[in-house]
Amino acid sequence: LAMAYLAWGLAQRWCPSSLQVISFPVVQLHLNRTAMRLSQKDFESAMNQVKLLKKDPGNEVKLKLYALYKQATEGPCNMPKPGVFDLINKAKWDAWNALGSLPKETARQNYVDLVSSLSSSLESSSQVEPGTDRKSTGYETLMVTSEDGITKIMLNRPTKKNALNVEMYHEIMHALKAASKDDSAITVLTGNGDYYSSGNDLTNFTDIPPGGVEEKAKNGAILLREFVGCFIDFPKPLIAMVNGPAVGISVTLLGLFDAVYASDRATFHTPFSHLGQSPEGCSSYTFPKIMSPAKATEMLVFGKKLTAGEACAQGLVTEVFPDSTFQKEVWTRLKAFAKLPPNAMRISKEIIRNREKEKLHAVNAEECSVLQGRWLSDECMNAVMNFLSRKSKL
Ligand SMILES: CCCCC/C=C/CC(=O)SCCNC(=O)CCNC(=O)[C@H](O)C(C)(C)COP(=O)(O)OP(=O)(O)OC[C@H]1O[C@@H](n2cnc3c(N)ncnc32)[C@H](O)[C@@H]1OP(=O)(O)O
Repeated sequence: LAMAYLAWGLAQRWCPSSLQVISFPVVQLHLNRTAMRLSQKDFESAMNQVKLLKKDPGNEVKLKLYALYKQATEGPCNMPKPGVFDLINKAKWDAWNALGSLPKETARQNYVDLVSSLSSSLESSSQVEPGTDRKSTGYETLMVTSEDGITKIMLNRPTKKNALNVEMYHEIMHALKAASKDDSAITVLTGNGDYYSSGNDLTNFTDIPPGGVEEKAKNGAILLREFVGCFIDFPKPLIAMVNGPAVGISVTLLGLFDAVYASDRATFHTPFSHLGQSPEGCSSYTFPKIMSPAKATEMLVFGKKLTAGEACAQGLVTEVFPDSTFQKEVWTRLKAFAKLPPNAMRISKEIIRNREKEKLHAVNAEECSVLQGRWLSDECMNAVMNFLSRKSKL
């Protein structure tokens, strides 16, 4: 045990000969829009943060940290490949070499992101409540927990039916990025309270910046594109537990999940025309493929609300459970899934998703650009005003 601690301590100081390794990951990292903005100071502070971790994050994560650190400071792997029997150095070399020509700035950003996800999930600081060492605090609109190989992201504005305000969009993106790098095998999104989510928070439209409604619409489209992009690119199996009614963007995104389990209390409603808006979440592409163009039109154009049974019959939902046994049955199933070899699941998802990724990003960009225009239309503004002045509800 003393040796293990010594090794971990040395690993924190990035001494190449100290890392104890039993397995290694194939690390997949891609260019992050914010990479260029990352300062050397953030990177150094992340290095210091690693030293504060009280728990050993495991060899896989340490290898990732090692590889990112080397890439960020020295660039692509420049060491001769160690011999097959030099297991530790070979694993480290493999991890570093797997980063290929990843730019130094991106490696720095990924290092910082990884440390930040570890800090929130591994009781690194005083943020963590006693007895809940796997609970990630610091979110205003979410509850994020990780146990039994499952990271659960729970929308947590039950009094607002889990409507997605701007803060929640940002927090979901943060939680997904952290989940993509933590040691869980699968990730689950669900809602707290009686709703899964009532979709976009319509008060998002009220806070007008100095540049006016045009600037508001432009910023909204940028945020939406980045948000949906996180779902397109999410690398692990992503499962929705739809605990109650779902509206708008919380429905359209389901086409980007790998499985959707629903309570029989759930309904699925995309009233875009009623709101003077148009489809997002790649649903203009995924829904016709999933359920046929005519059925997709009924939902996306005419705003037909589906029951859980109907959504299942049309392929949007994987399986429906009685509300009384929904939580128990689905969690039992998810815990079994989470025991499957995580790398195999990732790779299988990747091979399915990769064929569609480029198309999905193009659809996302187009949908956001069309919506940017819709948000400035009288039809949309009237619908939002009607809801906010309590004149209408779905
Ligand atoms: C960055 C921008 C990206 C934009 C992406 C675009 C996405 C498109 C969409 O998502 S479209 C869908 C938009 N959603 C709606 O139109 C739903 C509006 N809400 C309702 O119609 C009803 O609230 C309800 C049917 C969901 C629930 O009705 P119920 O009577 O059961 O409950 P209340 O209305 O009393 O709701 C409780 C409080 O919650 C507030 N609330 C609920 N949903 C929203 C919402 N989407 N936006 C803002 N606020 C919402 C509601 O106002 C109540 O608040 P109060 O207690 O302060 O009165």
